[in-house]
Amino acid sequence: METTPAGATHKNSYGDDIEAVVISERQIRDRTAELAAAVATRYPAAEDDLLLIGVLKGAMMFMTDFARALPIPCQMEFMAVSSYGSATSSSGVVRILKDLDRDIADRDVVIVEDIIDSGLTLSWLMKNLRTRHPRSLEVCTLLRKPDAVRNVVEVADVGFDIPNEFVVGYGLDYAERYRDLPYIGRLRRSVYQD
Ligand SMILES: O=P(O)(O)OC[C@H]1O[C@H](OP(=O)(O)OP(=O)(O)O)[C@H](O)[C@@H]1O
Ligand code: HPA
Ligand SMILES: [Mg+2]
Repeated sequence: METTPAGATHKNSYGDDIEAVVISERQIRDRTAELAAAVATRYPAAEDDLLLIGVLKGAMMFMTDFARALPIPCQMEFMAVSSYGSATSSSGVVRILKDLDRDIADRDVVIVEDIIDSGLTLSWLMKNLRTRHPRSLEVCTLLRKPDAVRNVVEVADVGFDIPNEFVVGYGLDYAERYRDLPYIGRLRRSVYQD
């Protein structure tokens, strides 16, 4: 993984809040293409377009890049859920802020996530979506942290396994900031600890 200090060329008003680049723009782009190709091979003769469900807000950047890289037709739906608020650890309570606009019964569905950390959001979401009877349901996540194994078993595709550090950028926030960074960076501890 790259450890280049970030902030020199992008978003200088974030100052030195970002300690290091954990995953660069180029690594994200290359891996997204690999993930999209891998997912597409599992739906060679699908009757309907694949249905991607992006989990807002964190997955917004990955969802749009992933959909563009996917070599088969797909449709996009979004759900907004939140369990972190402005904390750096999960509250454990998942709230739906925006539900799907349509029925997913009998559809091949791929949940597109930015990160699986404790795994609580995803295990809750999988249970919730299964009650709506999709034909198939799988998960593609850009990032995964080690704690995820305690709560989630069925993840089909993972972009990067990363250490247990709080990261931001490329959709991921701390207190709603840093989502606009084009790479994943490690947030300086002094930004979120006294
Ligand atoms: O595996 P977990 O510990 O549950 O954490 C992962 C979830 O937490 C983040 O969402 P958050 O609740 O911060 O909402 P956001 O996407 O709007 O930032 C992230 O986007 C994932 O959805
Ligand atoms: O490391 C993280 N960064 C930002 N949001 C998150 N949500 C879960 N883990 C993280
Ligand atoms: Mg968040």
